[in-house]
Amino acid sequence: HNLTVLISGNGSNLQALIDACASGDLPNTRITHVISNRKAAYGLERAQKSSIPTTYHNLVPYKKKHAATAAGTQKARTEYDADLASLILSHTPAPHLIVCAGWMHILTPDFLTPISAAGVKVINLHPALPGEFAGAGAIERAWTAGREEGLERTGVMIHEVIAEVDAGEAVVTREVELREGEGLEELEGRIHEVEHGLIVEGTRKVLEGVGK
Ligand SMILES: N[C@@H]1O[C@H](COP(=O)(O)O)[C@@H](O)[C@H]1O
Repeated sequence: HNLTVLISGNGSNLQALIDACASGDLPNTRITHVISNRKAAYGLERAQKSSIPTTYHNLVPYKKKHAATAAGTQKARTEYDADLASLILSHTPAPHLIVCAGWMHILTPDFLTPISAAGVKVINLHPALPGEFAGAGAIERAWTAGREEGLERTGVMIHEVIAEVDAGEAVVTREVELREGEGLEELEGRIHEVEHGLIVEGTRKVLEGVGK
């Protein structure tokens, strides 16, 4: 199976996938393309160190192109997303699955429609449980709810990507308890540990269903 991985930052979850492909934890699977929307993403270096082709897909030229037009931002995102879909599908070998691993850009139907028409699934890693803390800053919001509202646990999920942010059907989930007096950085560390295992488990589960 071929994976395309979308990233925006450090890439520790991408690294977990790279290591799982190498160890056989993800059997018969290889990452054939890594795409970032941020040039400085360290994840791009991780991919290059593993000889994986990389692409930096920059939104700025799209924004500049449409800056003078009404709804320019919307037009820019529409074109950006449509081009992202075609650069993924025109890459050889084509992917069986797209994994969003710390990808911080909301994917619109301009991306999702051509991708699903090509029969390719898209999954995303999100550091919260289904229906909770959708969007950015999920770990910190759960930490604050633990301190202020007595929330006892948060979690991590791998879910299918639909147009509504962090709302697609969950593939795998894992609860993470909130500990009294724990600092935010400690909680982030524990959540990242869980993420690195769950992204491999979720990817494996979806790939087991691919081609059946
Ligand atoms: N969306 C969130 O961004 C972080 C990315 O980490 P990394 O994989 O780039 O290290 C992860 O915590 C992920 O859940």
